[in-house]
Amino acid sequence: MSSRNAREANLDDSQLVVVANRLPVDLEQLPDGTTRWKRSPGGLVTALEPVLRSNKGAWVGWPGVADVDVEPIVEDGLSMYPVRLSAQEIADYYEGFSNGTLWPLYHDVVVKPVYDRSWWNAYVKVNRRFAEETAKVARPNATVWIQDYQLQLVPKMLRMLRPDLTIGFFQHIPFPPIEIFMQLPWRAEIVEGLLGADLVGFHLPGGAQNFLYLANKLAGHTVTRGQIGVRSKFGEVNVGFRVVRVGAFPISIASSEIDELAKSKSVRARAKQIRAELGNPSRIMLGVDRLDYTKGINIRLLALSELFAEGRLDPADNVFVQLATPSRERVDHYMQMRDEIERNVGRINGDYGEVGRPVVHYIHRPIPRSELIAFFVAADVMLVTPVRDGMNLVAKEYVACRSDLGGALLLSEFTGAAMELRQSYLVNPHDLDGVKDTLIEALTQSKDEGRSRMRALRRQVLTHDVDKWAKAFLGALALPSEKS
Ligand SMILES: Nc1ncnc2c1ncn2[C@@H]1O[C@H](COP(=O)(O)OP(=O)(O)O)[C@@H](O)[C@H]1O
Ligand SMILES: O=P(O)(O)OC[C@H]1O[C@H](O[C@H]2O[C@H](CO)[C@@H](O)[C@H](O)[C@H]2O)[C@H](O)[C@@H](O)[C@@H]1O
Repeated sequence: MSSRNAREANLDDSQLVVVANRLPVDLEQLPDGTTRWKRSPGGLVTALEPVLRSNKGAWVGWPGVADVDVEPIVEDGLSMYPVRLSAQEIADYYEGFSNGTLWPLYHDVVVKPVYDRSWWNAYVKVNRRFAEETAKVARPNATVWIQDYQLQLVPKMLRMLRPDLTIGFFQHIPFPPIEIFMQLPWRAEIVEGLLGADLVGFHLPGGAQNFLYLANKLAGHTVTRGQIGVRSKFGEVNVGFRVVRVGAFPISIASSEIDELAKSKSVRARAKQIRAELGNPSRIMLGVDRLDYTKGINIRLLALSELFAEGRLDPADNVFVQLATPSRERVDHYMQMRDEIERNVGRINGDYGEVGRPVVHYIHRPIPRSELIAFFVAADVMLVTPVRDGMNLVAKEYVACRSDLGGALLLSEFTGAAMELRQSYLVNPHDLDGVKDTLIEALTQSKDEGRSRMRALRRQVLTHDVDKWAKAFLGALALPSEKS
Protein backbone atom coordinates (compact mmCIF):
# COMPACT_ATOMS: atom_id res chain seq x y z
CA MET A 1 0.00 0.00 0.00
CA SER A 2 1.47 3.36 -1.00
CA SER A 3 0.72 5.75 1.82
CA ARG A 4 1.81 9.08 3.20
CA ASN A 5 1.43 10.48 6.64
CA ALA A 6 -1.78 12.55 6.78
CA ARG A 7 -0.10 15.36 8.67
CA GLU A 8 2.68 15.60 6.07
CA ALA A 9 0.04 15.72 3.35
CA ASN A 10 -1.79 18.46 5.26
CA LEU A 11 -5.15 16.78 4.83
CA ASP A 12 -6.10 16.69 8.47
CA ASP A 13 -9.27 18.78 8.15
CA SER A 14 -11.90 17.19 5.98
CA GLN A 15 -15.22 18.27 4.57
CA LEU A 16 -16.74 14.75 4.39
CA VAL A 17 -15.85 12.45 7.25
CA VAL A 18 -16.97 8.84 7.53
CA VAL A 19 -16.87 7.31 10.99
CA ALA A 20 -17.06 3.52 11.18
CA ASN A 21 -15.94 0.88 13.64
CA ARG A 22 -13.32 -0.32 11.16
CA LEU A 23 -11.01 1.50 8.79
CA PRO A 24 -11.22 0.10 5.23
CA VAL A 25 -7.85 -1.57 5.90
CA ASP A 26 -6.76 -3.77 8.80
CA LEU A 27 -3.25 -3.74 10.19
CA GLU A 28 -1.90 -7.29 10.16
CA GLN A 29 0.91 -8.26 12.52
CA LEU A 30 3.09 -10.91 10.88
CA PRO A 31 4.96 -13.63 12.80
CA ASP A 32 8.33 -11.97 12.08
CA GLY A 33 7.18 -8.84 13.92
CA THR A 34 6.58 -6.73 10.81
CA THR A 35 3.15 -5.36 9.85
CA ARG A 36 1.19 -4.88 6.63
CA TRP A 37 -2.22 -3.47 5.69
CA LYS A 38 -4.94 -5.72 4.27
CA ARG A 39 -8.52 -5.05 3.18
CA SER A 40 -11.06 -5.19 6.04
CA PRO A 41 -13.86 -7.78 5.85
CA GLY A 42 -17.55 -7.12 5.22
CA GLY A 43 -19.98 -5.24 3.01
CA LEU A 44 -19.76 -1.88 4.77
CA VAL A 45 -16.17 -1.44 3.59
CA THR A 46 -16.96 -2.84 0.11
CA ALA A 47 -19.68 -0.21 -0.30
CA LEU A 48 -18.16 2.87 1.30
CA GLU A 49 -14.57 2.69 0.15
CA PRO A 50 -15.24 3.71 -3.50
CA VAL A 51 -17.56 6.51 -2.33
CA LEU A 52 -15.01 8.04 -0.01
CA ARG A 53 -12.10 7.70 -2.41
CA SER A 54 -14.01 9.60 -5.08
CA ASN A 55 -14.93 12.31 -2.53
CA LYS A 56 -11.34 12.55 -1.20
CA GLY A 57 -12.80 12.43 2.28
CA ALA A 58 -11.56 11.25 5.65
CA TRP A 59 -12.30 7.99 7.49
CA VAL A 60 -12.12 7.61 11.26
CA GLY A 61 -11.99 3.98 12.48
CA TRP A 62 -10.24 1.19 14.34
CA PRO A 63 -7.21 -0.33 12.53
CA GLY A 64 -8.20 -3.91 13.46
CA VAL A 65 -5.54 -4.70 16.12
CA ALA A 66 -5.36 -3.99 19.83
CA ASP A 67 -3.17 -1.53 21.70
CA VAL A 68 -1.35 0.03 18.76
CA ASP A 69 -0.82 3.69 18.06
CA VAL A 70 -0.93 4.21 14.32
CA GLU A 71 -0.25 7.55 12.68
CA PRO A 72 -2.95 8.90 10.34
CA ILE A 73 -2.32 7.83 6.74
CA VAL A 74 -3.31 9.00 3.27
CA GLU A 75 -3.88 6.59 0.42
CA ASP A 76 -5.15 7.63 -3.02
CA GLY A 77 -6.66 10.83 -1.63
CA LEU A 78 -8.39 9.11 1.30
CA SER A 79 -7.17 10.20 4.75
CA MET A 80 -7.50 7.55 7.46
CA TYR A 81 -7.50 8.36 11.17
CA PRO A 82 -6.96 5.30 13.36
CA VAL A 83 -8.76 5.11 16.73
CA ARG A 84 -6.82 3.16 19.35
CA LEU A 85 -8.67 0.38 21.20
CA SER A 86 -7.21 -1.70 24.02
CA ALA A 87 -7.54 -5.50 24.11
CA GLN A 88 -10.07 -5.15 26.93
CA GLU A 89 -12.12 -2.63 24.92
CA ILE A 90 -12.16 -4.95 21.93
CA ALA A 91 -13.41 -7.76 24.19
CA ASP A 92 -16.11 -5.61 25.83
CA TYR A 93 -17.15 -3.05 23.22
CA TYR A 94 -16.61 -4.98 19.93
CA GLU A 95 -16.89 -8.69 20.73
CA GLY A 96 -19.14 -8.03 23.74
CA PHE A 97 -21.75 -5.30 23.38
CA SER A 98 -21.58 -4.91 19.56
CA ASN A 99 -21.44 -8.58 18.61
CA GLY A 100 -22.73 -10.43 21.69
CA THR A 101 -25.62 -8.06 22.48
CA LEU A 102 -26.65 -5.83 19.55
CA TRP A 103 -25.85 -8.13 16.61
CA PRO A 104 -28.06 -11.04 17.75
CA LEU A 105 -30.75 -8.68 19.12
CA TYR A 106 -31.01 -6.81 15.81
CA HIS A 107 -30.95 -10.08 13.83
CA ASP A 108 -34.24 -11.32 15.31
CA VAL A 109 -32.60 -12.89 18.43
CA VAL A 110 -31.42 -15.76 16.25
CA VAL A 111 -29.09 -16.52 19.19
CA LYS A 112 -29.67 -15.21 22.71
CA PRO A 113 -28.25 -11.70 23.28
CA VAL A 114 -26.18 -11.20 26.44
CA TYR A 115 -26.97 -8.12 28.55
CA ASP A 116 -23.80 -7.26 30.47
CA ARG A 117 -23.38 -3.90 32.22
CA SER A 118 -19.59 -3.81 31.88
CA TRP A 119 -19.96 -4.33 28.11
CA TRP A 120 -22.39 -1.41 27.99
CA ASN A 121 -19.97 0.81 29.92
CA ALA A 122 -17.22 -0.01 27.44
CA TYR A 123 -19.60 0.77 24.55
CA VAL A 124 -20.30 4.23 26.01
CA LYS A 125 -16.59 4.88 26.60
CA VAL A 126 -15.49 3.80 23.12
CA ASN A 127 -18.35 5.71 21.43
CA ARG A 128 -17.15 8.82 23.30
CA ARG A 129 -13.61 8.27 22.00
CA PHE A 130 -14.87 8.00 18.39
CA ALA A 131 -16.86 11.22 18.89
CA GLU A 132 -13.83 13.05 20.31
CA GLU A 133 -11.50 11.87 17.51
CA THR A 134 -14.04 12.90 14.88
CA ALA A 135 -14.52 16.32 16.49
CA LYS A 136 -10.77 16.89 16.06
CA VAL A 137 -10.71 15.85 12.38
CA ALA A 138 -13.81 17.53 10.92
CA ARG A 139 -13.56 21.03 9.43
CA PRO A 140 -15.98 23.74 10.57
CA ASN A 141 -19.47 22.99 9.17
CA ALA A 142 -18.30 19.66 7.70
CA THR A 143 -20.59 16.71 6.98
CA VAL A 144 -19.99 13.66 9.16
CA TRP A 145 -21.46 10.29 8.21
CA ILE A 146 -21.51 7.80 11.08
CA GLN A 147 -21.92 4.11 10.27
CA ASP A 148 -23.64 1.23 11.94
CA TYR A 149 -24.68 -0.39 15.21
CA GLN A 150 -21.26 -0.20 16.88
CA LEU A 151 -21.49 3.62 17.02
CA GLN A 152 -25.10 4.48 17.80
CA LEU A 153 -24.23 6.91 20.62
CA VAL A 154 -21.78 8.92 18.51
CA PRO A 155 -24.38 11.18 16.80
CA LYS A 156 -25.54 12.73 20.10
CA MET A 157 -22.03 12.85 21.63
CA LEU A 158 -20.61 14.50 18.52
CA ARG A 159 -23.43 17.05 18.32
CA MET A 160 -22.66 18.11 21.89
CA LEU A 161 -18.98 18.58 21.00
CA ARG A 162 -19.50 20.13 17.56
CA PRO A 163 -22.95 21.71 17.03
CA ASP A 164 -21.71 23.22 13.73
CA LEU A 165 -21.56 19.82 11.97
CA THR A 166 -24.17 18.21 9.75
CA ILE A 167 -24.47 14.66 11.06
CA GLY A 168 -25.83 11.60 9.23
CA PHE A 169 -26.14 8.07 10.57
CA PHE A 170 -26.64 4.87 8.53
CA GLN A 171 -27.61 1.52 10.06
CA HIS A 172 -26.21 -1.37 7.98
CA ILE A 173 -27.96 -4.17 9.86
CA PRO A 174 -31.70 -4.68 10.30
CA PHE A 175 -33.45 -2.44 12.83
CA PRO A 176 -35.54 -4.96 14.75
CA PRO A 177 -39.26 -5.12 15.46
CA ILE A 178 -40.30 -3.04 18.47
CA GLU A 179 -41.07 -6.00 20.78
CA ILE A 180 -37.51 -7.30 20.25
CA PHE A 181 -35.76 -3.92 20.64
CA MET A 182 -37.64 -3.36 23.92
CA GLN A 183 -35.59 -6.18 25.55
CA LEU A 184 -32.52 -3.92 25.56
CA PRO A 185 -31.87 -2.44 29.03
CA TRP A 186 -30.27 0.64 27.37
CA ARG A 187 -32.98 1.09 24.71
CA ALA A 188 -33.74 4.74 25.50
CA GLU A 189 -30.05 5.74 25.45
CA ILE A 190 -29.62 4.16 22.00
CA VAL A 191 -32.65 5.94 20.55
CA GLU A 192 -31.52 9.26 22.07
CA GLY A 193 -28.00 8.66 20.74
CA LEU A 194 -29.27 8.17 17.18
CA LEU A 195 -31.48 11.24 17.40
CA GLY A 196 -28.32 13.36 17.66
CA ALA A 197 -28.13 12.96 13.84
CA ASP A 198 -29.88 15.16 11.28
CA LEU A 199 -30.73 12.09 9.17
CA VAL A 200 -30.98 8.46 10.30
CA GLY A 201 -30.94 5.98 7.40
CA PHE A 202 -31.87 2.30 7.15
CA HIS A 203 -31.82 -0.18 4.25
CA LEU A 204 -35.58 -0.80 4.33
CA PRO A 205 -38.69 1.27 5.08
CA GLY A 206 -39.67 -1.30 7.76
CA GLY A 207 -36.56 -0.59 9.87
CA ALA A 208 -37.07 3.17 9.48
CA GLN A 209 -40.70 2.81 10.52
CA ASN A 210 -39.67 0.81 13.65
CA PHE A 211 -37.22 3.54 14.64
CA LEU A 212 -39.77 6.30 14.11
CA TYR A 213 -42.22 4.54 16.40
CA LEU A 214 -39.55 4.16 19.12
CA ALA A 215 -38.54 7.82 18.88
CA ASN A 216 -42.07 8.59 19.99
CA LYS A 217 -42.57 5.78 22.50
CA LEU A 218 -39.15 5.83 24.22
CA ALA A 219 -38.01 9.42 23.77
CA GLY A 220 -41.43 11.09 23.80
CA HIS A 221 -40.91 13.14 20.61
CA THR A 222 -43.68 13.88 18.16
CA VAL A 223 -43.20 12.04 14.85
CA THR A 224 -44.85 12.02 11.43
CA ARG A 225 -47.38 9.27 10.74
CA GLY A 226 -47.19 8.50 6.98
CA GLN A 227 -45.51 5.47 5.36
CA ILE A 228 -41.77 5.92 4.67
CA GLY A 229 -40.76 5.29 1.04
CA VAL A 230 -37.55 4.11 -0.63
CA ARG A 231 -35.25 7.15 -1.01
CA SER A 232 -38.41 9.25 -0.63
CA LYS A 233 -41.18 10.21 1.81
CA PHE A 234 -38.92 10.59 4.83
CA GLY A 235 -40.30 10.41 8.35
CA GLU A 236 -39.61 13.29 10.76
CA VAL A 237 -38.97 13.48 14.49
CA ASN A 238 -39.29 16.81 16.31
CA VAL A 239 -36.38 17.01 18.73
CA GLY A 240 -36.64 20.43 20.41
CA PHE A 241 -35.82 23.04 17.78
CA ARG A 242 -34.41 20.40 15.38
CA VAL A 243 -36.08 18.06 12.91
CA VAL A 244 -34.46 14.63 12.51
CA ARG A 245 -35.27 12.92 9.22
CA VAL A 246 -35.66 9.15 9.02
CA GLY A 247 -35.44 7.34 5.68
CA ALA A 248 -34.79 4.13 3.73
CA PHE A 249 -31.75 3.93 1.43
CA PRO A 250 -30.97 0.39 0.21
CA ILE A 251 -27.19 0.09 -0.15
CA SER A 252 -25.52 -1.34 -3.27
CA ILE A 253 -22.21 -2.06 -4.97
CA ALA A 254 -19.93 -0.48 -7.58
CA SER A 255 -21.97 -2.38 -10.19
CA SER A 256 -20.36 -1.15 -13.44
CA GLU A 257 -16.86 -1.69 -12.11
CA ILE A 258 -17.68 -5.30 -11.15
CA ASP A 259 -19.50 -5.82 -14.46
CA GLU A 260 -16.38 -4.66 -16.34
CA LEU A 261 -14.05 -6.83 -14.28
CA ALA A 262 -16.26 -9.87 -14.80
CA LYS A 263 -16.19 -9.34 -18.56
CA SER A 264 -12.39 -9.23 -18.71
CA LYS A 265 -10.57 -11.97 -20.60
CA SER A 266 -8.51 -12.96 -17.60
CA VAL A 267 -11.55 -13.43 -15.34
CA ARG A 268 -13.40 -15.41 -18.06
CA ALA A 269 -10.36 -17.65 -18.49
CA ARG A 270 -10.02 -18.15 -14.74
CA ALA A 271 -13.73 -19.05 -14.47
CA LYS A 272 -13.22 -21.79 -17.09
CA GLN A 273 -10.16 -22.99 -15.26
CA ILE A 274 -12.09 -23.13 -11.96
CA ARG A 275 -14.72 -25.34 -13.61
CA ALA A 276 -11.98 -27.62 -14.91
CA GLU A 277 -10.27 -27.75 -11.51
CA LEU A 278 -13.59 -28.80 -9.99
CA GLY A 279 -13.72 -31.73 -12.47
CA ASN A 280 -16.04 -30.11 -15.06
CA PRO A 281 -19.23 -30.93 -13.15
CA SER A 282 -22.53 -30.19 -14.87
CA ARG A 283 -23.52 -27.81 -12.07
CA ILE A 284 -21.48 -25.61 -9.70
CA MET A 285 -23.25 -24.18 -6.63
CA LEU A 286 -21.55 -21.37 -4.72
CA GLY A 287 -21.78 -19.74 -1.29
CA VAL A 288 -19.70 -16.62 -0.40
CA ASP A 289 -20.02 -15.24 3.11
CA ARG A 290 -18.38 -13.98 6.24
CA LEU A 291 -18.54 -16.99 8.54
CA ASP A 292 -21.54 -15.72 10.51
CA TYR A 293 -24.44 -17.63 12.05
CA THR A 294 -26.90 -15.21 10.42
CA LYS A 295 -25.82 -16.31 6.92
CA GLY A 296 -27.55 -19.72 7.00
CA ILE A 297 -24.56 -21.71 5.71
CA ASN A 298 -25.68 -24.86 7.51
CA ILE A 299 -29.10 -24.63 5.86
CA ARG A 300 -27.39 -25.01 2.45
CA LEU A 301 -25.35 -27.96 3.65
CA LEU A 302 -28.42 -29.67 5.09
CA ALA A 303 -30.44 -29.12 1.91
CA LEU A 304 -27.63 -30.54 -0.22
CA SER A 305 -27.05 -33.55 1.95
CA GLU A 306 -30.77 -34.45 1.92
CA LEU A 307 -30.94 -34.00 -1.87
CA PHE A 308 -27.95 -36.34 -2.29
CA ALA A 309 -29.46 -38.85 0.16
CA GLU A 310 -32.82 -38.83 -1.66
CA GLY A 311 -31.12 -39.32 -5.03
CA ARG A 312 -32.58 -36.04 -6.35
CA LEU A 313 -29.07 -34.68 -6.95
CA ASP A 314 -26.13 -36.70 -8.27
CA PRO A 315 -22.96 -36.15 -6.19
CA ALA A 316 -20.86 -37.24 -9.18
CA ASP A 317 -22.10 -34.31 -11.22
CA ASN A 318 -22.85 -31.45 -8.79
CA VAL A 319 -20.38 -29.61 -6.59
CA PHE A 320 -20.81 -26.97 -3.93
CA VAL A 321 -18.08 -24.41 -3.21
CA GLN A 322 -18.30 -22.45 0.05
CA LEU A 323 -15.90 -19.52 0.38
CA ALA A 324 -16.00 -18.28 3.95
CA THR A 325 -14.08 -15.31 5.36
CA PRO A 326 -13.13 -15.76 9.02
CA SER A 327 -15.16 -13.46 11.26
CA ARG A 328 -15.37 -12.56 14.99
CA GLU A 329 -13.43 -15.67 15.81
CA ARG A 330 -13.29 -15.12 19.57
CA VAL A 331 -17.07 -14.81 20.03
CA ASP A 332 -18.63 -18.05 21.39
CA HIS A 333 -21.46 -18.53 18.90
CA TYR A 334 -19.06 -17.99 15.98
CA MET A 335 -16.73 -20.72 17.30
CA GLN A 336 -19.64 -23.15 17.76
CA MET A 337 -21.03 -22.42 14.30
CA ARG A 338 -17.63 -22.92 12.66
CA ASP A 339 -17.28 -26.33 14.32
CA GLU A 340 -20.75 -27.32 13.18
CA ILE A 341 -20.18 -26.21 9.57
CA GLU A 342 -16.83 -27.97 9.36
CA ARG A 343 -18.35 -31.15 10.82
CA ASN A 344 -21.12 -31.04 8.20
CA VAL A 345 -18.67 -30.42 5.33
CA GLY A 346 -16.63 -33.43 6.50
CA ARG A 347 -19.72 -35.60 6.85
CA ILE A 348 -21.09 -34.80 3.38
CA ASN A 349 -17.69 -35.43 1.78
CA GLY A 350 -17.35 -38.65 3.80
CA ASP A 351 -20.77 -39.83 2.62
CA TYR A 352 -20.76 -38.70 -1.01
CA GLY A 353 -17.23 -37.70 -2.09
CA GLU A 354 -14.57 -39.81 -3.79
CA VAL A 355 -10.80 -39.68 -3.48
CA GLY A 356 -9.70 -36.53 -5.33
CA ARG A 357 -13.34 -35.52 -5.88
CA PRO A 358 -15.02 -33.89 -2.86
CA VAL A 359 -18.61 -32.69 -3.34
CA VAL A 360 -18.18 -29.74 -0.99
CA HIS A 361 -15.13 -27.47 -1.39
CA TYR A 362 -14.73 -25.30 1.68
CA ILE A 363 -12.20 -22.46 1.94
CA HIS A 364 -11.87 -20.60 5.22
CA ARG A 365 -9.91 -17.49 4.28
CA PRO A 366 -10.52 -14.27 2.31
CA ILE A 367 -10.27 -14.69 -1.46
CA PRO A 368 -8.68 -11.98 -3.65
CA ARG A 369 -11.25 -9.82 -5.44
CA SER A 370 -10.55 -10.97 -9.02
CA GLU A 371 -10.58 -14.62 -7.96
CA LEU A 372 -13.92 -14.09 -6.20
CA ILE A 373 -15.36 -12.56 -9.36
CA ALA A 374 -14.17 -15.56 -11.38
CA PHE A 375 -16.04 -17.83 -8.94
CA PHE A 376 -19.22 -15.75 -9.44
CA VAL A 377 -18.81 -16.10 -13.23
CA ALA A 378 -18.31 -19.86 -12.92
CA ALA A 379 -21.25 -20.55 -10.58
CA ASP A 380 -24.50 -21.95 -12.01
CA VAL A 381 -26.45 -21.34 -8.82
CA MET A 382 -25.55 -18.82 -6.11
CA LEU A 383 -26.84 -19.78 -2.68
CA VAL A 384 -27.66 -16.82 -0.39
CA THR A 385 -29.66 -18.19 2.53
CA PRO A 386 -29.36 -15.90 5.60
CA VAL A 387 -31.92 -16.17 8.36
CA ARG A 388 -31.64 -12.38 8.59
CA ASP A 389 -29.33 -9.92 6.78
CA GLY A 390 -29.38 -6.11 6.56
CA MET A 391 -28.77 -6.14 2.80
CA ASN A 392 -26.34 -8.83 1.52
CA LEU A 393 -24.06 -7.38 -1.11
CA VAL A 394 -22.91 -10.82 -2.27
CA ALA A 395 -26.29 -11.32 -3.99
CA LYS A 396 -25.82 -8.06 -5.90
CA GLU A 397 -22.19 -8.86 -6.77
CA TYR A 398 -23.24 -12.18 -8.32
CA VAL A 399 -25.83 -10.46 -10.50
CA ALA A 400 -23.34 -7.76 -11.57
CA CYS A 401 -20.96 -10.50 -12.73
CA ARG A 402 -23.51 -12.21 -15.02
CA SER A 403 -23.49 -10.11 -18.21
CA ASP A 404 -23.77 -13.48 -19.99
CA LEU A 405 -27.28 -13.74 -18.45
CA GLY A 406 -26.28 -17.18 -17.16
CA GLY A 407 -26.63 -18.51 -13.63
CA ALA A 408 -29.40 -18.35 -11.04
CA LEU A 409 -29.67 -16.59 -7.71
CA LEU A 410 -31.34 -18.43 -4.83
CA LEU A 411 -32.07 -15.77 -2.22
CA SER A 412 -33.51 -15.73 1.28
CA GLU A 413 -36.63 -13.62 1.80
CA PHE A 414 -35.03 -12.38 5.02
CA THR A 415 -32.28 -10.35 3.35
CA GLY A 416 -32.63 -6.65 2.56
CA ALA A 417 -31.67 -7.55 -1.02
CA ALA A 418 -34.86 -9.61 -1.43
CA MET A 419 -36.92 -6.42 -1.49
CA GLU A 420 -35.21 -5.37 -4.74
CA LEU A 421 -34.16 -8.68 -6.34
CA ARG A 422 -37.68 -10.01 -6.84
CA GLN A 423 -36.79 -12.14 -9.91
CA SER A 424 -34.39 -14.32 -7.93
CA TYR A 425 -35.44 -17.74 -6.64
CA LEU A 426 -36.79 -16.54 -3.28
CA VAL A 427 -36.81 -18.98 -0.35
CA ASN A 428 -37.77 -19.09 3.31
CA PRO A 429 -34.56 -20.53 4.83
CA HIS A 430 -36.52 -22.01 7.75
CA ASP A 431 -38.48 -24.19 5.32
CA LEU A 432 -35.96 -26.86 4.38
CA ASP A 433 -38.27 -28.66 1.92
CA GLY A 434 -38.97 -25.32 0.24
CA VAL A 435 -35.23 -24.61 -0.05
CA LYS A 436 -34.60 -28.07 -1.54
CA ASP A 437 -37.42 -27.79 -4.10
CA THR A 438 -36.38 -24.28 -5.12
CA LEU A 439 -32.75 -25.34 -5.44
CA ILE A 440 -33.78 -28.13 -7.83
CA GLU A 441 -35.88 -25.62 -9.76
CA ALA A 442 -32.90 -23.24 -10.05
CA LEU A 443 -30.52 -26.04 -11.07
CA THR A 444 -32.87 -27.24 -13.80
CA GLN A 445 -34.20 -23.89 -15.09
CA SER A 446 -34.49 -23.52 -18.85
CA LYS A 447 -32.03 -21.21 -20.56
CA ASP A 448 -34.82 -18.78 -21.46
CA GLU A 449 -36.18 -18.67 -17.93
CA GLY A 450 -32.69 -18.04 -16.52
CA ARG A 451 -31.93 -15.29 -19.04
CA SER A 452 -35.17 -13.49 -18.43
CA ARG A 453 -34.74 -13.54 -14.64
CA MET A 454 -31.09 -12.45 -14.84
CA ARG A 455 -31.89 -9.64 -17.27
CA ALA A 456 -34.41 -8.18 -14.81
CA LEU A 457 -32.05 -8.60 -11.85
CA ARG A 458 -29.24 -6.87 -13.71
CA ARG A 459 -31.45 -3.95 -14.63
CA GLN A 460 -32.04 -3.39 -10.91
CA VAL A 461 -28.42 -3.81 -9.80
CA LEU A 462 -26.83 -1.78 -12.59
CA THR A 463 -29.20 1.17 -12.24
CA HIS A 464 -29.10 1.27 -8.43
CA ASP A 465 -25.40 1.28 -7.61
CA VAL A 466 -23.48 2.41 -4.55
CA ASP A 467 -22.95 5.85 -5.99
CA LYS A 468 -26.69 6.33 -6.23
CA TRP A 469 -27.04 5.12 -2.62
CA ALA A 470 -24.47 7.61 -1.34
CA LYS A 471 -25.90 10.47 -3.39
CA ALA A 472 -29.44 9.72 -2.19
CA PHE A 473 -28.33 9.69 1.46
CA LEU A 474 -26.04 12.72 1.26
CA GLY A 475 -28.64 14.61 -0.79
CA ALA A 476 -31.29 14.01 1.87
CA LEU A 477 -28.79 15.01 4.55
CA ALA A 478 -28.12 18.31 2.77
CA LEU A 479 -31.81 19.31 2.77
CA PRO A 480 -32.51 22.19 5.17
CA SER A 481 -33.52 20.77 8.54
CA GLU A 482 -34.70 23.71 10.67
CA LYS A 483 -38.34 23.69 11.65
CA SER A 484 -40.38 26.06 9.54
N1 LIG B 1 -14.55 -15.51 1.31
C1 LIG B 1 -14.52 -14.23 0.92
N2 LIG B 1 -13.41 -13.70 0.39
C2 LIG B 1 -13.38 -12.39 0.01
N3 LIG B 1 -14.41 -11.54 0.13
C3 LIG B 1 -15.52 -12.01 0.67
C4 LIG B 1 -15.65 -13.37 1.09
N4 LIG B 1 -16.87 -13.53 1.59
C5 LIG B 1 -17.50 -12.35 1.48
N5 LIG B 1 -16.69 -11.43 0.91
C6 LIG B 1 -17.03 -10.03 0.58
O1 LIG B 1 -17.49 -9.37 1.75
C7 LIG B 1 -18.63 -8.57 1.45
C8 LIG B 1 -19.79 -9.11 2.28
O2 LIG B 1 -20.82 -8.19 2.27
P1 LIG B 1 -22.32 -8.56 2.63
O3 LIG B 1 -22.81 -9.67 1.75
O4 LIG B 1 -23.09 -7.33 2.55
O5 LIG B 1 -22.28 -9.15 4.12
P2 LIG B 1 -21.52 -8.71 5.47
O6 LIG B 1 -21.20 -7.28 5.35
O7 LIG B 1 -22.50 -9.04 6.54
O8 LIG B 1 -20.31 -9.57 5.55
C9 LIG B 1 -18.88 -8.70 -0.04
O9 LIG B 1 -18.28 -7.59 -0.72
C10 LIG B 1 -18.18 -10.01 -0.40
O10 LIG B 1 -17.71 -10.10 -1.74
O1 LIG C 1 -16.37 -5.60 11.03
P1 LIG C 1 -16.77 -7.04 11.23
O2 LIG C 1 -17.26 -7.29 12.63
O3 LIG C 1 -15.70 -7.97 10.78
O4 LIG C 1 -18.02 -7.34 10.28
C1 LIG C 1 -18.05 -6.97 8.92
C2 LIG C 1 -19.22 -6.06 8.60
O5 LIG C 1 -20.41 -6.83 8.75
C3 LIG C 1 -21.67 -6.15 8.73
O6 LIG C 1 -22.07 -5.80 7.41
C4 LIG C 1 -23.35 -5.23 7.11
O7 LIG C 1 -23.23 -4.25 6.14
C5 LIG C 1 -23.45 -4.62 4.77
C6 LIG C 1 -23.38 -3.34 3.93
O8 LIG C 1 -24.43 -2.47 4.29
C7 LIG C 1 -24.80 -5.31 4.61
O9 LIG C 1 -24.98 -5.72 3.24
C8 LIG C 1 -24.83 -6.53 5.51
O10 LIG C 1 -26.14 -7.11 5.44
C9 LIG C 1 -24.52 -6.18 6.96
O11 LIG C 1 -24.38 -7.39 7.69
C10 LIG C 1 -21.62 -4.99 9.69
O12 LIG C 1 -22.86 -4.30 9.66
C11 LIG C 1 -20.45 -4.05 9.43
O13 LIG C 1 -20.42 -3.03 10.41
C12 LIG C 1 -19.18 -4.87 9.55
O14 LIG C 1 -18.06 -4.06 9.20
